[in-house]
Amino acid sequence: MPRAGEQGRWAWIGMFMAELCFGLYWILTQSCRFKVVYHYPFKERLSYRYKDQLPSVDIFVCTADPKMEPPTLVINTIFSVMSYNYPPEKLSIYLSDDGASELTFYALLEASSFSKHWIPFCKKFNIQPRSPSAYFAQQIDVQDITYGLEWLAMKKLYKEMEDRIDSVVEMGKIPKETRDRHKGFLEWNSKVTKQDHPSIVQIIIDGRDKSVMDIDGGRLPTLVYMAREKRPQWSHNFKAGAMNALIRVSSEISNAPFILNLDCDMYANDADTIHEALCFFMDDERGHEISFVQYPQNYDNIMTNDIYGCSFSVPSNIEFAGLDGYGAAPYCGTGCFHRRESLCGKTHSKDYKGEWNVKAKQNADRTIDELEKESKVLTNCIYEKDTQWGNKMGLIYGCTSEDVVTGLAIQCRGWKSIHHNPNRKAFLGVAPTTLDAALVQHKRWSEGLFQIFFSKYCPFIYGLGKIKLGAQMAYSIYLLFAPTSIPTLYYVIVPPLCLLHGISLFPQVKSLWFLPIAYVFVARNACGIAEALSCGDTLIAWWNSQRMWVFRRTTSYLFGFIDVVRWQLGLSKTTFTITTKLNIEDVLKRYEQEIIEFGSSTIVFTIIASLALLHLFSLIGGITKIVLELEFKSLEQLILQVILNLLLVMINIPVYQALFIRRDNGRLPSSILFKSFVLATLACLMPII
Ligand SMILES: O=c1ccn([C@@H]2O[C@H](COP(=O)(O)OP(=O)(O)O[C@H]3O[C@H](CO)[C@@H](O)[C@H](O)[C@H]3O)[C@@H](O)[C@H]2O)c(=O)[nH]1
Ligand SMILES: [Mn+2]
Repeated sequence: MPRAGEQGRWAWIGMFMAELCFGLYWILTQSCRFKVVYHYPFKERLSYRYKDQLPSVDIFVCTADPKMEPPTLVINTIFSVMSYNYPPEKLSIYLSDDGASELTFYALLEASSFSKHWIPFCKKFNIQPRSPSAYFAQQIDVQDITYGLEWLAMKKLYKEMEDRIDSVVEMGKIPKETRDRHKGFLEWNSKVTKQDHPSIVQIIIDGRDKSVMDIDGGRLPTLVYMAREKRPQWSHNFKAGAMNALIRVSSEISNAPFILNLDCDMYANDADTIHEALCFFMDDERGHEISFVQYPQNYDNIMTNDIYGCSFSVPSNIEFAGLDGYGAAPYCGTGCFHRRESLCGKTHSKDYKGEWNVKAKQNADRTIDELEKESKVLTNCIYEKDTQWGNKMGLIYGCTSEDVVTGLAIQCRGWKSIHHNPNRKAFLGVAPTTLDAALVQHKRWSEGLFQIFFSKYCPFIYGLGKIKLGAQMAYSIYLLFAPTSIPTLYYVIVPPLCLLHGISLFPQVKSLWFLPIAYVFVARNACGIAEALSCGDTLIAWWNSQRMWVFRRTTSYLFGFIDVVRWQLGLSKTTFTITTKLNIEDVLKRYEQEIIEFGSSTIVFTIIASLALLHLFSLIGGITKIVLELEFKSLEQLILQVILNLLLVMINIPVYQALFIRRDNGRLPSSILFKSFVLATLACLMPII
């Protein structure tokens, strides 16, 4: 430690604080590695045992914007869940459309017709996956001639439907002849905008009606379209609001005891998942205390080396399984089966037996019109006024990570949850394909999660005595993503600057203190690599994830942190930026080649580029200084800083390429080069105290 008055004393003290933060944070990360639990349900046995006693299941799909979430994507998710291997009369599928778009409604109508062909086809040949676009995208080897013929016919039928939808979406409005075909379009006769419209509920397929059949005479699942009322003066609470409206509408129509919740891009990849999830709820010993079964978020568009670190394989394979060990697997918003009662606010009590076999609502005597009319009332803005919805009932409002806070609240009411990660992935979604989208998504997450830490739901306070200490700690790993940005920023700025000025911050090679720091560095990274490899990542994917951690912590988490502080001071309101699921061809091509997409000139990229240049300048400057002044003694003192700086420069190689070499549209624009050059130079001139 530099003595009082010596240059670099305060820099050293700052480093010490940053390292202290990392150390404490590391302790938190250990909490979910003590009791990792994996489950192996025997799903085939469920039907043997319960035969026709299986409970009904409601499936909720949320969509919010026909541009960012194309209607064909949405209906592919719908097809995949309509064709689950589960008695169709026990399934009800609800689509919530926060975009209130007649295009999405139209696509759903088309889907209801096509499903009459698709469902029997899936079941007849037992195909997987049951999202048509994913299914037709895979190579198949047809030996059976009837299968081959039907495959061709089905593909043609699907393509025709897709073309019809795409052309309507392109036109942006529904042709008159189509509008006349279904009464549902009347809902769009008055002025309907995304932010301002009355409730819309349309039962497109009524599963109670035995005369509605697929082409092979099989029953069909209920299919419902819902767009809750929106008014500019009422806050709609984003996805949480949509989910709560879905809970109420479904309780009116089918009221199944179990609910599967999906984002519109997450198609079901395994046709037997319902059986599997029910095994947990219907287990004789533990079933009655289980509130939800969460499947990890997996994506079908991740490339081998996962450039944006989206696969999150270590958290979903190890950390969440570790939280499961405490009975506190987190709810992640999609791919999750809920018990309706616990989601609606019930507290778990010792004598609760788990009443899953209550007969679901039959509604035999009510017409579709009556059901629609009554459901609409439930989705009006005014309905939730002065109720516990968004607080003690349903999903919790006021936070963009509504999922995590809701899961935590459920666990604090005495329920347990399961994290289940089967070999065949249960759900596959669309991961962001540009750096900007990936960072914006993490900004929303880190912000929402940090809000929870600051609210009354802080796990250490709210969870005190209700969930295990280990679970409280493990939750905090994620809730504290945002503040980790501060020590990280310090660590990537100050040591390089000190190297440039020839100030030593780390122990010398000969010093005994060199050993612990070298040990921590090697051991920490070796563990990280071992965990990543054991979860199926490649070595390059691990390296890419290190880069993404640096990018996220210096940009997304920093902005998340700042916004939570502003929110605490009452200076800002929370917003939910939807992740786009649409891909431009040019961008997609680069994504497939694993080239990072920068492309725009936002402040995020200015920060990334400035830091990268700062690292480059410091490394070059620092080494020049060591060599020119021929002070090899100083090399001994500075070696750790040289290594750290070298690692940072290596991590930033794609940034230099995007600044200086690349010529495609995904490179960093020259305005960014200029700004970051000025900023990095200014930083280098800053005096170190
Ligand atoms: O006002 C809104 C905003 C979003 N959504 C839906 O919410 C889902 C998730 O949105 P997305 O933009 O895809 O965000 P992701 O970051 O991919 O979502 C993850 O993180 C969210 C919390 O930040 C969770 O709600 C999600 O379930 C989880 O998958 C999508 O189906 C949207 O259609 C709505 O229904 N209404
Ligand atoms: Mn998503």
